[in-house]
Amino acid sequence: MTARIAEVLIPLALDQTYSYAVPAGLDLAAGDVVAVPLGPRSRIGVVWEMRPGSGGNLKPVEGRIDVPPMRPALRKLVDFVARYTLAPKGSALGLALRLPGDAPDVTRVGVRLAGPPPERMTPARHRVIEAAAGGLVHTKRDLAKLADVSTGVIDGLVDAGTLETLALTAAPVVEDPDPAFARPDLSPDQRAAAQTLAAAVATAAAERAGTAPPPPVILIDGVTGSGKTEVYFEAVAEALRLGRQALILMPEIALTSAFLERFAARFGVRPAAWHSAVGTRRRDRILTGVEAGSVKVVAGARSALFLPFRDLGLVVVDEEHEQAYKQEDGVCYHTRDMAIVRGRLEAAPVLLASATPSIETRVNVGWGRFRRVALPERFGGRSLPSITTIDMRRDPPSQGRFLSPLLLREVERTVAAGEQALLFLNRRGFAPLTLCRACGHRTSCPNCSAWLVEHRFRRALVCHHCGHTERVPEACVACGSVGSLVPCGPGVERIAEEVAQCLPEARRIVLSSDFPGGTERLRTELEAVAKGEADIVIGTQLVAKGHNFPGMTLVGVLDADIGLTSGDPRASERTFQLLQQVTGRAGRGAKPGRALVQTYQPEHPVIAALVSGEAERFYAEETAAREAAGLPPFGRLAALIVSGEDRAAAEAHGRALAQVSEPPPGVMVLGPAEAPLALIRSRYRFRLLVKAVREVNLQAYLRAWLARAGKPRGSVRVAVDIDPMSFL
Ligand SMILES: Nc1ncnc2c1ncn2[C@@H]1O[C@H](COP(=O)(O)OP(=O)(O)OP(=O)(O)O)[C@@H](O)[C@H]1O
Ligand SMILES: [Zn+2]
Repeated sequence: MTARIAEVLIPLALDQTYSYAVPAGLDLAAGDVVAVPLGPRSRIGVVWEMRPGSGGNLKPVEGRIDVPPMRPALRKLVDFVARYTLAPKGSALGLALRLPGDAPDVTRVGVRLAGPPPERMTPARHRVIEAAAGGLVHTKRDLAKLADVSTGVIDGLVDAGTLETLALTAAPVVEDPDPAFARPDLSPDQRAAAQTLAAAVATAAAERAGTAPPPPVILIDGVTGSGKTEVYFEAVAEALRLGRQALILMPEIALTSAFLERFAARFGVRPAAWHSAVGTRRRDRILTGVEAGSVKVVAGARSALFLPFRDLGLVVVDEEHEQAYKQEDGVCYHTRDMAIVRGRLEAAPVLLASATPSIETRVNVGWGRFRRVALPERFGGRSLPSITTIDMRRDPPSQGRFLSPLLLREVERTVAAGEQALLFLNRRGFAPLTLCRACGHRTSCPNCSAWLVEHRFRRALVCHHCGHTERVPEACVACGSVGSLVPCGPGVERIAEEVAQCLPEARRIVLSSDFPGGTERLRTELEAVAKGEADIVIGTQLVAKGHNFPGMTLVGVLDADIGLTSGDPRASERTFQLLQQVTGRAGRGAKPGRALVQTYQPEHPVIAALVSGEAERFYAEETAAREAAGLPPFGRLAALIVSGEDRAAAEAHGRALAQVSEPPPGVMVLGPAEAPLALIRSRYRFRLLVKAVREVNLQAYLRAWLARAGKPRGSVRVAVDIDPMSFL
C-alpha cells in the first residue's frame, strides 16, 4: 500500500504527531510544511513521517505550504531536544519552525519619473517631482523621505501617471564574507591553534558523506585577550573556502557591532546578526538566505541554533561557560550541549571558546571526548592584569560608603592618567533592600518571596523576579512612620552616587540590564565605552565579559564575596569565572592593567586562586569535590519544579510525586522542599532534585515516574529541568 497517511507534528505543547489522510494529487514527504485541521482551526505543522494506509476515516491535510521542507538534520535535532529535555515534541518544533512573514522581501517596488506633471499640482507633489528629477529609481519610502511627504503623495502621482512603478531586485541581505580579505598576522601559538581548527573543518567537510567518525568538539582554552576570536575566525575562513556555512553563537549582549565590525575587518563584510532586536523583515530575509545557503555566516544568540542551515560546516560557541546559554523556561535546553548535538547531526566540528571553561567541558577534555587547543598568553606580549585583594576588615570604607579608600585612590589615579576604570558590582538598582528604621519592616514583593529593590533613577521599588513596580512610599506601610525607610546595601546606582560625590569631574556611566532603551541602547553604550567615552564604568555582569575596552587599565571588584554564599553547587566555579572574566577587562590595550578585589574573606579558595593565578589548582580541587559528591559531569541531575496558585495543592502534588518516585539503584530523589524562591508571580513553588549516576537513563526513568504520578490538577504544574543551572 502506498504511504497516504501523514504523521504531522504541530508546534504546540503536544507530545505526539497527529495522523491525516493525504488527498489524491498531493505528493507529500517527511519534512514538508503543511496546513492541517486541528479542532476548529487550521494549523501549520511539519510532516514527521509518511506511512502506508488508506487514511479513509482521517481528516485530510489541507495543503502544502510553499516553503522549503525542514531538513532531516533539523528534524532530528527537534527529536533529540524533546527526548533529552522531556519537553513536548511540538514545543521543541516551535523552536525550529519559522515561517517567513506574509510578504517575503524578495522584490521591492521602486518608482521613477515617467510621465507629464499631474493636472492638479500641489507643493507636496512639486517637491516629489523635483526630488525624482534625473530619472533615478527610488523606493517609495526613500522618495517620500527625500521630498518630505507621505507615501500617499507618491501613490497619487503613480495614479496620475507622473511616476511609474517597477520591481527592484533586492540586494542580498548580507554580502559574502571573503576568507582572504585580511588575513591576520598570527602569533606562533595562535597559528598552531588556527591550523588545528581549520584542519578539523576540512576533515569534516571531506568526510560528511561517508560514515566517518563524528566531527570533533574542540575547546579553545585561552586566557582573556589571547586572541580566541582571531583564531576561530580562521576556522570560519576555512568553512567559507569549502563553501560551507558557519554559525557563531554568543551570549546576546556580546553581539555588539564592535564584534560585527571585527568580523568585517577580517572578512570584508559583517555576518548576518541574529538576536532579539533584529526586525522581522530582516529576520525573514536572513532565514530565507540561511535556508538557501546564500547567507554564509550567522552570528547569533541562542535561538540561532535552530536556524535551517543548508550546509552547516562549523559551529562556534563563544564564552561556552556562560549561564545565559541555558534556556530556563519553556523548553529548558542548554545551547552549548545542543550545539554539540547539532554539530554531530550536520557533520560539523563544534568549537567551544572560553578563558574560563566550565568544569563540564574541562572534564570532557580529560575524558578524551573533546579536544583542546590552548592559548596560554595574551596577544602582543601584553601581560595579564595583576590582581590584589583589599581586605575590607582592615581597610573598610568610611561610614555609609562602599569603596575602600585604597580603591578610591586607584580610581582617581587612573582617571587622572586619562585611562578608564571599571567598578564591578553584580547588583542592579540602588539598594537591594529597603528597611524601616522604626519597625524593622522590609519591603517585599506582593507576588514573590523577594525583597523589592530600590531603583533611584526610576524612583521605584522593583521586583527582579516578576517586574512588580511601585513608587517608593513616603511612610512605612507597616507602622506608618514617615521618613523612616532606609536603603540597605549597595547596587550599581548607589556606587555611581558615591563616585559622583568623590570624583565629580569624572565622566561615569552605569551599565546594567536596567539601562533605559534596552539591549540595543546598551550595545551602543558599550561601544562608546570602548572608544573611551567614559572615565568610570559602574556595571553588573553585563559589562564583565566578552567586551574589549582598550583604554581600561583598572578593574575594581566591589564585593567579591557575593556569589560565594549561595547553596548552588556551582557557586564557587561561577564566582571564579566571573571574577576572572571581569578582571580580564583590564590591560587589554597598550598599557598594563591591574585589578583590586574588595573582600571580607581573602583566604577563601576562590579568592586565593584568583589572586595567585593558580587557576589549575582551583579547578582541580573543585573538580575533585564534584566527583566526590557525584555532581555533574560525574553524575546526572534533574529538577522537578512543582508550582501552583494554591500552596497546599502544590505541596501535596510534590509529595505525591515523591511517593511514587520508586528510584532504581543509582538514583536518589530529594524533596519536595520549598524552593528558595518559594513564591514567584503568585505561584508557590516546591522542588524535587533527582541525582543519578551516569549509567542511568535519567530521561526514561523520569518519563515513567511522571506517567505513574498522573497529571497534576487545577493550577498545579510540573516543570522538568534536566541539568539544572539554577537552584532557586
Ligand atoms: N594576531 C593578532 N593580530 C592582531 N591583533 C590581535 C591578534 N590576536 C589578538 N589580537 C587583538 O587582541 C585583542 C584580544 O583578542 P580577542 O578579543 O580575540 O581575545 P579573546 O581571547 O577572545 O579575549 P576574551 O576572552 O577576553 O574575550 C583584540 O583587540 C584583538 O584584535
Ligand atoms: Zn515579584
